[in-house]
Amino acid sequence: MSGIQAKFQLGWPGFSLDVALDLPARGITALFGPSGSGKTTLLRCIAGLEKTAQGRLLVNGEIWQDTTRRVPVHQRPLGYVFQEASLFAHLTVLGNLRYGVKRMANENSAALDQAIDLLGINALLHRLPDKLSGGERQRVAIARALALSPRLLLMDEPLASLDHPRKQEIMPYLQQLHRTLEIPVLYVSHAADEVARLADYLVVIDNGRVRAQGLLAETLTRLDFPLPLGDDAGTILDATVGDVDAAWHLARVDFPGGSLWTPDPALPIGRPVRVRVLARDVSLAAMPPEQSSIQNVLRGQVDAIANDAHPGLLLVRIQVGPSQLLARVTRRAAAALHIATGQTVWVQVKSVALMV
Ligand SMILES: Nc1ncnc2c1ncn2[C@@H]1O[C@H](COP(=O)(O)OP(=O)(O)OP(=O)(O)O)[C@@H](O)[C@H]1O
Repeated sequence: MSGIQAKFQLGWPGFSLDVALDLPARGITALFGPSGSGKTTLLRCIAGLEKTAQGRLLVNGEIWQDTTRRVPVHQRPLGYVFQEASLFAHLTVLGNLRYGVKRMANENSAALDQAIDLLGINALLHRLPDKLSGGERQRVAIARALALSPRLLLMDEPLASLDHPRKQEIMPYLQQLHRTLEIPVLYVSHAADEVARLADYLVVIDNGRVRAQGLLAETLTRLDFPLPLGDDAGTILDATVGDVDAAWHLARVDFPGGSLWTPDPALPIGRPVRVRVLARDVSLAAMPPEQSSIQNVLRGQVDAIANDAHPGLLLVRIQVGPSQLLARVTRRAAAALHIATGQTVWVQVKSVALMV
């Protein structure tokens, strides 16, 4: 059986964890939830660090824990990246990377070289940790975890301690990991933007329980359990660059069911891109708009309607071909347009963000 099957129960005064997860064998699974919801505790259960956790854990068919046995922490082939990179201060970057690898039974220098390339840290190898920026330290910490050829990578808010420019600097490396890694990655985050950029699969945790889990786009547009995302409510579309209008510096991205124009990201035609469309940037019309500054207009069908957090607002899910978008509209506008399930609407998309 491939993927990760995890079932854990654990109880502390004031908090209990009771989860059952079935996660894909490859790609990034985001664990998303408010502070204190149990995300770190869940990672620690998976790593075998929570000795009182009862349950069962299978990683790509291998039993790491069940009622009769528990693989000790040091024998679990996993990498763990924390919020703050804890590097040995007296060792160079290379010394830090080699430290872990040397302790492995089958030292694998190919994995070490690959990790150095993947995180772009070749030029840093002979520096001491105190001569690295926060982003560079974190790249070294990720490379150190990957150098051990793990079969599972756990990342606990790896960007949380970095400022915005440092986050932007490290993001391309994480996206590169996303494209190339063959192993599952569990990535804890508070940040909707990081999740939208990196994740394939989403697990929403609240108060020690799994509230939702599934493919990212499907889970983001669930209205039976709208995610408490506020201004970040929206969806992602997997698209490709379809055309470029050089005169106007625009590019057309094509997704299943439609196309959207966006400022030209200077990417080749045919290149896959992930597009994020926020609900607050989507408005609805009952008729095709004649003149508007909004050039992205799609024909769709209202698929579901739900209350938003504010009593004056609604979230409307619209089916555009096989894809779905969310629109945040006022209750008054929805009443004026007689918005109802099944109705044909024109969806105006004010802006889209390309996650490249
Ligand atoms: N060893 C422990 N003993 C008792 N309670 C604990 C212990 N470790 C964590 N907790 C409590 O368990 C709950 C979940 O903590 P956890 O660190 O897993 O949350 P989290 O979702 O990772 O939070 P954050 O996003 O703030 O890091 C919290 O209420 C925390 O105070």
